[in-house]
Amino acid sequence: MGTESKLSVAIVGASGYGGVQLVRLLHAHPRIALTYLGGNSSAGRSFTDLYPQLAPFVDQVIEPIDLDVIAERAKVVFLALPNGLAQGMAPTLLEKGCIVFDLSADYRFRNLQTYETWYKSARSDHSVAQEAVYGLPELFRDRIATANLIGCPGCYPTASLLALAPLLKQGLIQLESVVIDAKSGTSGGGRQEKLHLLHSECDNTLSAYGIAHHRHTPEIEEVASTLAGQNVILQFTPHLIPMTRGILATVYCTMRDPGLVREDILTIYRAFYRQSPWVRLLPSGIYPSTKWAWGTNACYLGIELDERTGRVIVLSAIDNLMKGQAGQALQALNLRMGWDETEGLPDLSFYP
Ligand SMILES: NC(=O)C1=CN([C@@H]2O[C@H](COP(=O)(O)OP(=O)(O)OC[C@H]3O[C@@H](n4cnc5c(N)ncnc54)[C@H](OP(=O)(O)O)[C@@H]3O)[C@@H](O)[C@H]2O)C=CC1
Ligand SMILES: CC(=O)N[C@@H](CCC(=O)OP(=O)(O)O)C(=O)O
Repeated sequence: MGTESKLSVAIVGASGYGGVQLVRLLHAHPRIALTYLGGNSSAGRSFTDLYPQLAPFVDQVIEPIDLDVIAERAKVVFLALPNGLAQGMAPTLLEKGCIVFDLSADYRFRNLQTYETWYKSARSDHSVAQEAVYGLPELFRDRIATANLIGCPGCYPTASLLALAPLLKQGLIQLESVVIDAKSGTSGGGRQEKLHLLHSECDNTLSAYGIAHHRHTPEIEEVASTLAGQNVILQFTPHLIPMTRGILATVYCTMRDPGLVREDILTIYRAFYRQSPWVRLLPSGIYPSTKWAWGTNACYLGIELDERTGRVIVLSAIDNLMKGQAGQALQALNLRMGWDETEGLPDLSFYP
């Protein structure tokens, strides 16, 4: 396919972890031409100054963020920026005819009051935010296919919601019983310097954070409530674990019907995800490892039923930078453009 017939795409925040994953994926995508890479403190530097390993493939300079230039050069824009910045850019980009995929939390909430409370900042883009679609393809395929503003989910919500969705949709669990215990690698905190992410601070230790107030709680609750058709309030505890990539979410819920057996639940999951190439359901007695998902867009789900306690336990493993961020955003772009949802996305991890 010649460059002129390819889809022109811009990445804003190309220097960050999400940005570099997108560069890697989009550069190799047969239908896409990368026409703009934007950054803040990195503007003016060559992309391969920051990521020399990509030197044979990417020969572009990171440019200052200029919305006019972006809209002139690109039909599709990925915003991979810290929370709070996309809301100042997306309305203008949409007005100029771009399709916007935001990787931050700005366009993930239907109820903006929830965003304002949890992110402690006021919003002035209410009508634009109402147009946004939650970019989790397995749950909102049809809506993503026609949307111009896609709020891509956070990494913890992706792992948690894929684990929970069939149970919520089929009304199988007691809604007040949901507990999510999740562990993330350090790249989940981004590339910007942070004291607690220094090797000497976080190596050889496992610690929980954000207990009872992590900002992904209301994001998971809002989507879970949509799926269940009633209000869901749940417990979510994230942990930082000393590995670079990966999330393992272990989700516990009490079944409504004590008569169901594990094979019944597996059958329900198989039916729910039958058209979802990125969800890999594991057979009875097999539980996922984050390494299996490493570098891929896959979500591995392992399902167990504890007949003694009446709880179903779902283990969900993803790569936080792939299915939890850049890979998922590309999956959503594939859907939006009517392409195969797997196009340009790595399928198998290099583990071991
Ligand atoms: N890391 C993860 O696992 C996940 C992250 N996310 C979300 O994706 C988004 C990007 O995250 P991630 O890639 O990890 O972040 P990084 O910290 O790695 O990168 C941030 C990017 O934003 C740019 N930036 C920072 N401050 C500004 C500013 N004031 N104005 C303009 N650009 C700025 C940086 O540019 P420069 O370097 O040039 O200063 C850099 O390109 C965030 O909203 C994050 O919450 C979502 C899911 C998973
Ligand atoms: C390990 C680590 O620090 N992880 C991040 C999650 C990153 C993410 O997905 O958050 P957004 O909603 O901001 O996009 C955190 O807990 O803040």
